[in-house]
Amino acid sequence: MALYSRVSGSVGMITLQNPPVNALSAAVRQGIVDMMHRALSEPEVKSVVICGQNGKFCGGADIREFGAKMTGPPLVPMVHLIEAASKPVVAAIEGIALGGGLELALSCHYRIAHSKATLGFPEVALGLLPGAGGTQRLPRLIGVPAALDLITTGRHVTAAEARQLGIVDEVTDLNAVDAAVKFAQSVTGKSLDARRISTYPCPRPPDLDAIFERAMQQVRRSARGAIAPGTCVQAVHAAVTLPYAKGMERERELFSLLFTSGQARALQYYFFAQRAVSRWSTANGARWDTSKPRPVRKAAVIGLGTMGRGITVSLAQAGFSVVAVETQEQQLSEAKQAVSGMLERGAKRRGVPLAHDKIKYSCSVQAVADVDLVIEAVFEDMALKKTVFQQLSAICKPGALLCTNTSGLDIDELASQTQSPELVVGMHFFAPAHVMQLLEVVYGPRSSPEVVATAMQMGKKMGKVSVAVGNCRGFVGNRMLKPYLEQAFFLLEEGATPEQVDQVLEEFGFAMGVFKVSDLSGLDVGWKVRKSDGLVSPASTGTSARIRGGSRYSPLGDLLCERGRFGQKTGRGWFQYDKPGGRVAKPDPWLHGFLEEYRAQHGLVARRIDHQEVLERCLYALINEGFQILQDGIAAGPEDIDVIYVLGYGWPRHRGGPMFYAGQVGLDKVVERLEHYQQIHPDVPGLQPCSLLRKLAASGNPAIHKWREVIQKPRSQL
Ligand SMILES: CC(C)(COP(=O)(O)OP(=O)(O)OC[C@H]1O[C@@H](n2cnc3c(N)ncnc32)[C@H](O)[C@@H]1OP(=O)(O)O)[C@@H](O)C(=O)NCCC(=O)NCCSC(=O)/C=C/CCCCCCCCCCCCC(=O)O
Repeated sequence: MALYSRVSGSVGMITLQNPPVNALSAAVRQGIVDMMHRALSEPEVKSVVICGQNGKFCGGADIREFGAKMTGPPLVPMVHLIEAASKPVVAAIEGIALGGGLELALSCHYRIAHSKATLGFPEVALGLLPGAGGTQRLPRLIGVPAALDLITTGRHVTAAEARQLGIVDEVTDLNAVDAAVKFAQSVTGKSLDARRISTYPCPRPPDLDAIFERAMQQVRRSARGAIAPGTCVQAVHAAVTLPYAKGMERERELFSLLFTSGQARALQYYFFAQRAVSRWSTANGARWDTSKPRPVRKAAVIGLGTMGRGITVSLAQAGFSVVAVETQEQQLSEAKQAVSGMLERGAKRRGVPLAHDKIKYSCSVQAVADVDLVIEAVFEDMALKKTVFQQLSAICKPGALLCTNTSGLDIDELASQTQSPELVVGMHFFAPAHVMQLLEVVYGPRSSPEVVATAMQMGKKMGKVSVAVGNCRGFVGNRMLKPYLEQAFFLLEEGATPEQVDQVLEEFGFAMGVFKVSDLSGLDVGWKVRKSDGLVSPASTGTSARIRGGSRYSPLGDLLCERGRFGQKTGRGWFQYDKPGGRVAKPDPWLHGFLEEYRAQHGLVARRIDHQEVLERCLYALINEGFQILQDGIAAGPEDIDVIYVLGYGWPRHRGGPMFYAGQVGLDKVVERLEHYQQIHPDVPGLQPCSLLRKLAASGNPAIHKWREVIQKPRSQL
């Protein structure tokens, strides 16, 4: 709702009240309309200030209302009422003015912002455009290029930048509401003719066509199939080519197109999913709201390879004191240099002070004796990690958390090496650890709830999105990667090429297809794991070469590794590169010949494989594993899996995540297609729909927010 009060006798004050961000719900919109009428009708009131409660102007339209039938006064007439007012209306912008909140401010005649406020049009990230006049007013106010930048990227600007751009009239370090009241008094009685942005002509720079052409190219390059950015460009184009009223009609038409799209639904689902994962729960009943994190001031990182360096930087930038340990002098000094460089670049980019003095380097693991939390980041080798955990258990002070950055090894086995297994938890960072936003917090059966809470909170302090997951091989992300990769290998055996598979996945929206990713991360990584699992057979011919444990196995990756083709680092992998370390993947005729030879050797006849089969086999096998993970209680809900896949594995955000995508395709359809492929390839693993997927499909494709009810039922009946 909105509160009305009178300040200093002549200023009517409208205060938006809808915690936590004063979103423009139906009640708030109704309140604004009613209070505007009241302020305009009271003769003593000479000017109006609009502000938000609790230091937040407005976070925009209430996204929670988007799924339901719209009630209350619409936004567009509301902003027109404000702009058309006969008394000056001043927006007092504290905290945030985002989306519809900024549109509300632009309909006011003046805008006063606090210096710490941020402003922006983030609608594009929700699959929308600023649909309450934002695309028509902003270019009129700040020009086409700047408006295109803000609207198509959704980036937030500081109050200082907003002032520079001309979005706000004044910036204050003092109380912005008081400043707005004073300002409102000072403009009482002045003509408002020049203050109504909708009446401004839209600037037409001479190179207008080139500007729009460039903007379109830019969004096509970065949007990877997302429709909102290009539609935003079209809406701004209407501001230049049409009179305001017609431009508004066009904005409405384009907004409706986006609003009803699957992409908008996916992006809005993802917005809430990313927040839902902080309300974590574990399979044994620990929960975010009943588990108190422990205080952590000093942390340590053991092992300063690529991951350890990134983790050290993340910790230091978040303000933790860090002890960084690498046992070899030479490697320690190299790591120190690399970490310093990363900190310097980070400080420059983010305009924050350097955090060098937060880090102490040491060659001795004894240096971690007084820390509150250790993150082990040594090589992915169970024997080595076990030794480290035995040492840590003996050295660390009582109560210190012992965390591992393993990407898939058994947390419980590591915990069993220590005297306090309840203090052990996985903190699986993604490379580069100081850049990637995702953190999988892996709890074992013995991890204490407080330890999980502490690791989750540490992630948040480092600016990560932390997702709590159970302990199993590969946890959530890497476990789902396995069937996805396997299907891609089988498709090559059956007649596809790496470039064909990658093209299909990239058209779907992945930044890189599965084979390019494999080349980037190194084929030897998976080879090492398969070797330690006893899957890599020395004899690579005969029928046994393609069978493991009674199931179909593709040794293609192993064969490439045997030939020294480890991907980008060796200049050859599934693709060829101009040099070792090269980045540009080119199809490799050698590989095509090799695949032909391989098929001939194993009596396989290449067939034409279409786009649909590539997509369905790769994605549905991955999705099926996601359902198995839910069934096993490794992830608490589909949101956890979706956030992991979007933030850690490049799943296109506008498709919501693999579980959301499955729901959009239709779970019955996913089951039907998996069964279809399973019938054709009965010995290929990963194609048999798991029982939870079947059950949900059979219960009539419930909406994704209802899945938890079905998932939890079997457990409550135990
Ligand atoms: C920066 C933030 C605001 C705050 O960040 P932070 O402090 O970190 O806190 P969070 O954890 O993110 O958030 C705290 C809780 O607040 C919830 N929240 C945040 N913003 C909103 C919101 N806008 N609505 C609802 N709830 C919100 C959040 O979920 C958290 O709660 P919980 O933990 O999930 O419980 C940050 O939150 C942020 O960035 N928020 C998003 C801001 C944003 O994107 N704003 C833009 C919203 S879209 C908009 O404004 C659109 C305007 C145009 C509307 C035009 C209407 C035209 C009507 C025409 C209708 C046509 C229909 C067509 C159909 C047809 O034709 O048929």
